[in-house]
Amino acid sequence: MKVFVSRRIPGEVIRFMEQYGLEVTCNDSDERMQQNDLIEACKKADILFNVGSADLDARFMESCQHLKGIVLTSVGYDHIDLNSATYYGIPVSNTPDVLSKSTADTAFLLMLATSRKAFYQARQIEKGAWKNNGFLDELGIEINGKTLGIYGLGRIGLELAKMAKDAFGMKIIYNNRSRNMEAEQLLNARYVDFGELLSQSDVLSVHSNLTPETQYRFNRDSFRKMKKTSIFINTARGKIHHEPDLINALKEGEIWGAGLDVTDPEPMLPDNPLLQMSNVCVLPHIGSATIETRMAMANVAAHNIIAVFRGEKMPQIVNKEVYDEVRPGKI
Ligand SMILES: NC(=O)c1ccc[n+]([C@@H]2O[C@H](COP(=O)([O-])OP(=O)(O)OC[C@H]3O[C@@H](n4cnc5c(N)ncnc54)[C@H](O)[C@@H]3O)[C@@H](O)[C@H]2O)c1
Repeated sequence: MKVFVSRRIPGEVIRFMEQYGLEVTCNDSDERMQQNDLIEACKKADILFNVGSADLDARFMESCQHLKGIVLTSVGYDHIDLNSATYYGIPVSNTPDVLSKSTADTAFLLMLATSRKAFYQARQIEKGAWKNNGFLDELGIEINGKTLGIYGLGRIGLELAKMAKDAFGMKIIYNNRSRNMEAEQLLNARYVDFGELLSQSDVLSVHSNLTPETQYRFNRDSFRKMKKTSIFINTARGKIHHEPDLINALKEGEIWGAGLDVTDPEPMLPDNPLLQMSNVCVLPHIGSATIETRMAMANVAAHNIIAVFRGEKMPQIVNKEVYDEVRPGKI
């Protein structure tokens, strides 16, 4: 069985798959592949190891309907046309859990960095403008003991809540599709409706999936309902906030600052006004980019590939219906 890997991965992960008799071909570049090139490369493959998780739409699924599996190296799958994959009988897997801690760390890093204007201060030093501020100019704010609001308290949100409570004694409020009893019992987290999440959070961190319901959930209206002293953090997906509205909210002082690991579009354009603001910290979608986590993600993906090779169900399947006897579109 032939596996095509869309971006460079560690040699040991390739060797691990080869041990099972899989024939692995790897794109040599570290750049994300364009869809046409990916379709071409997949013509000779049975399984796509979609590293860096390029967007895969209905056209891709139709062109590559011979694939026996697509393994993603991300937990989010909003960029994959799952209905089409299911229609053509292609199982798709993701990499949940193993990246929760490192992504929560990234949210925490952005929370602290934004609250102290750390990226801006570092940029000033690089420009030769070393200045430690007096009583008025470019001061930060403290997050100790303040209220952290979490939108989407799933795996990553819970990790962040634990850290914020342990390290900074933050009070946790959250809004989620359902109550998270673990967080309520462990952390005294309080479930609130969306309006209260906006009005009560000192730091509001987004950890929901991107869905039609969550797209642009944070927009002009929501930013207006937030505290003027609040910090908005998004490490989930750039389209969950409306970026022009976020820029306005920061310019108008409707919120105090923002920390983003995800933007809309990605990559962020270099002339984006957010990059000039002292109260904004932006990272290039590196939530899970640690040696340990990337290795763990590659291993999870490799195990899903081996499951396909053995004719077993993928352990981290996201379109379970693909294994149903009668699946959507194939009645
Ligand atoms: N920045 C990065 O590199 C990076 C890394 C990993 C994950 N992510 C993103 O983080 C997201 C969360 O990952 P996770 O593993 O915690 O997922 P998860 O499924 O465990 O948690 C998502 C939570 O969002 C909630 N949710 C969904 N729709 C909602 C809505 N309309 N209102 C309120 N809550 C809603 C769900 O109930 C769930 O509890 C992923 O979907 C992915 O997009 C980003």
